[in-house]
Amino acid sequence: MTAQDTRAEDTRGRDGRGKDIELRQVVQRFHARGSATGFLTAVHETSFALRSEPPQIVSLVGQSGSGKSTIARIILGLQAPTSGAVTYGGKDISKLSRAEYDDYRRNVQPVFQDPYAIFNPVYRVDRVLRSAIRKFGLTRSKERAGELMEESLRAVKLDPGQVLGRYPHQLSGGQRQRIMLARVHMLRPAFIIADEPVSMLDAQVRKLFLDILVDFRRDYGMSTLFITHDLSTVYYVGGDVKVITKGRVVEQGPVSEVMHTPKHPYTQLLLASVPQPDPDARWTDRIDVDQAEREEAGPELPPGDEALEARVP
Ligand SMILES: Nc1ncnc2c1ncn2[C@@H]1O[C@H](COP(=O)(O)OP(=O)(O)OP(=O)(O)O)[C@@H](O)[C@H]1O
Repeated sequence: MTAQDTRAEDTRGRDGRGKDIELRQVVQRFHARGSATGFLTAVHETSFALRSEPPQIVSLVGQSGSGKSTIARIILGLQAPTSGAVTYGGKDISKLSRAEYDDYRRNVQPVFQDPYAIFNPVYRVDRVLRSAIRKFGLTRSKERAGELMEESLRAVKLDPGQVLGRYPHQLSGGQRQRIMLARVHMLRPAFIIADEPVSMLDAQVRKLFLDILVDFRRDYGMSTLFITHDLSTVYYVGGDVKVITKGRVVEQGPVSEVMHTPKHPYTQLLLASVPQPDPDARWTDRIDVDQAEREEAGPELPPGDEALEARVP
């Protein structure tokens, strides 16, 4: 191992700490045919911070179409907001220097819902790990790269002998998703942006995955933005939660508080829609978001909401 390799490895888990991600008045509009205004506001003037110290898990929960993935894409720099900004260490991410942007890319790692889309089906899964080592300059030693890969696979409870050398279709969804976590483990970013990471996994693998996220926070100080529509997983990971509907965060706070004493009618309806194990208890059929919001805010909706209005049941 060269001195340079040692430096690259040594800075893992340290270089992004102390810098926060902040959304400042972020707005995202999309063109929408059929709406009165011609556009749809997917995210309304949203501001919140993700802190790296102390590391935290923040859940963003809301039903389909509420704007969660749009926020994830904006944080990851995959999409520029219509107005407002995302800052990292106080600087607008669209104005970072090359070196600062590299630091951001390294310290803000995504995990998406469908890992299959990330893997190239014609390459062995090893490539996802090897390319991260190369891209972020963890080591130039082939031997050390092998060690890093094995170490990280074990950290996410995968047997290197069983997964290395295989093609994506030869692994289960849970194994593929954990390979993405192994990649995160290798890079030790300050932040994980996890967009519906467990919604395609069965209950047992889901628990395993969530336990790993919690361990990453405790053992390596990684903060996670955990995006989900499923309140039971929010409850499981703990930390803080932000409830989002129609592109607005309507309630936020510690998970236990929001779950036990939900204040916003939308949060109350989300909670009421969690399936009950009691066969005699009825599961709320539909979430009437509009009714909930009328109770909270009166009939007026800000301009630009018509299209969203139209598509929420
Ligand atoms: N590129 C786009 N062009 C037009 N409309 C878009 C685009 N991306 C998202 N939208 C719309 O913005 C709104 C928010 O979408 P988004 O994907 O952020 O929601 P979500 O909460 O992540 O939902 P899901 O959980 O189903 O992915 C939706 O009405 C969606 O149709």
